[in-house]
Amino acid sequence: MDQNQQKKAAAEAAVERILPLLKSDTIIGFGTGSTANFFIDAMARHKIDFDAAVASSAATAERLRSLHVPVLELTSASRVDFYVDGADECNEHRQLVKGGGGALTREKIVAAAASEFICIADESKFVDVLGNFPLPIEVIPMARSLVARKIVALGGDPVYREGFTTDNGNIILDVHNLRITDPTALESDLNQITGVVCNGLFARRPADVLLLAGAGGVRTIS
Ligand SMILES: O=C[C@H](O)[C@H](O)[C@H](O)COP(=O)(O)O
Repeated sequence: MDQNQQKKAAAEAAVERILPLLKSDTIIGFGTGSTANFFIDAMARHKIDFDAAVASSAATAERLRSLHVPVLELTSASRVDFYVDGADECNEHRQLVKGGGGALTREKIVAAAASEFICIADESKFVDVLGNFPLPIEVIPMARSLVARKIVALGGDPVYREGFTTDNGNIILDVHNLRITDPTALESDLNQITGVVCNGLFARRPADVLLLAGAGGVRTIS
């Protein structure tokens, strides 16, 4: 299986996992990125019936609407039963690095609201220690230099994501060369920097279930 086939297999495994649990009033949160798109397409292909979707980005909302899936604003959703999303990196503790597509803040909000967060990934995303993938940090534009200096002091190497604006109107700094030995502590430390909106570490609220697709099939880590 190549990487795309693995992403598709993980997405299909998520469909199989939630299918028996779906009710007519189920609300599903949909993530952002190529793996999440395979999940959206699989849900549409199987014509699976549920109440409504909550989207973690404008791009995902548009894809869902194009497939005639009703999309709710999170403010109008009484709850989110399942949230299914990909990751840029994951470890055996189901802690993640996310935000390669710049959607980290809304993804973290929907994940926080969800009763069950299912992460779907191909095996190239699985690491012993998080941090090979540059850690995305969403920053209020006027705080860009201030935040960059604070990150350098923490040992990171921030790179401004040229020409990119988040759905919230902010910028992204991608932080290289961080060896993340304590993801929970670093997630909190980064949140303390004035001007940081959100960072791409999902450690304080890890995924509940990781569906990891590899050559031999899909492994469930929960
Ligand atoms: O902002 C983007 C998200 O965090 C994605 O879930 C992440 O970048 C993984 O994307 P992909 O499934 O395309 O590898």
